[in-house]
Amino acid sequence: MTTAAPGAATGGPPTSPRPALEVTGLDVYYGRGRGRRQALSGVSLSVAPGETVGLIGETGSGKSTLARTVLGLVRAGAGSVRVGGEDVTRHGSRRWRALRRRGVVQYVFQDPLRSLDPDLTIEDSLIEPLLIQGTGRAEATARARALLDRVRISEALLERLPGELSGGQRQRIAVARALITGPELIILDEPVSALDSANRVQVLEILKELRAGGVALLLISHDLGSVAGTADRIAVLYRGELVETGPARQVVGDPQHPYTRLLVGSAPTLRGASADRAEREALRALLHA
Ligand SMILES: Nc1ncnc2c1ncn2[C@@H]1O[C@H](COP(=O)(O)OP(=O)(O)OP(=O)(O)O)[C@@H](O)[C@H]1O
Repeated sequence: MTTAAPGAATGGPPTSPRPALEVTGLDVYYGRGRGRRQALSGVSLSVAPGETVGLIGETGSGKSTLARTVLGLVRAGAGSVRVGGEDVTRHGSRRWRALRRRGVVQYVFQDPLRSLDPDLTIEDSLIEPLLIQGTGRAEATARARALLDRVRISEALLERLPGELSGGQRQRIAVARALITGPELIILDEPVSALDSANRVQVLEILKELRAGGVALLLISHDLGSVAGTADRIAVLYRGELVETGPARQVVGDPQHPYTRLLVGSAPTLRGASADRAEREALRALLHA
């Protein structure tokens, strides 16, 4: 079993060049026999330490399937998944439990109430992953408090329940909870789509700052406009296949695939790049041909 990259657990700079996530030639199927449907086909994607990759695609394109396969919740039909250098493709539930307990990979949901137990105070929610690892309560509490600045949360909120916070505060706590084990990789599934624009900007700013700590982020969204300014690279998923991957600026400024061109043209926040209506219709016709 490969150990975590030096520095990753402490939030210090990464010293290892190997990817935090490396997906190679991934095929995923749902169902059996005649009902078998392919959800992902030949997907290859890597995320380096300290890098943010935006995974963009419309509903049903396979974004959650990719996330769930990386997290060991869905089996790969072919290809491989390496998390923190460890090949997890054929891990059974026992090895996944051990990996989850080590906190190498964390997941943040669109709805922060799903990441937080409604009956636990914010402090107890934050320290829970550390207590599970066997860290003492005093040290876990100190580590939780040390994280609060990074997610712009005041200590005064620690005694509250999740239901007593705003949606934006809850999502920042969910990010802090994901960070507390010093993960190499955090997968965030539509982390800002349920937030108003002020909270959206704040959460995206916090995610940008995490890069400096060396954590790798896979930022899943249906909305290219909301992640284009945060991601270093963009990967575009269309009908289960990655049709375009590149530096965010290049994908937004010079999209190659018709679907990416449609996404860029339809994003109101990517003004300047916005295609006119006739062009969008022509691209849609091309995609459905
Ligand atoms: N448990 C399942 N059983 C069968 N088919 C599934 C299952 N989960 C997803 N699918 C199918 O796999 C394809 C990809 O779904 P997936 O949920 O990964 O898409 P998505 O891009 O995350 O969509 P959304 O943005 O709506 O969450 C879809 O056709 C979906 O219907």
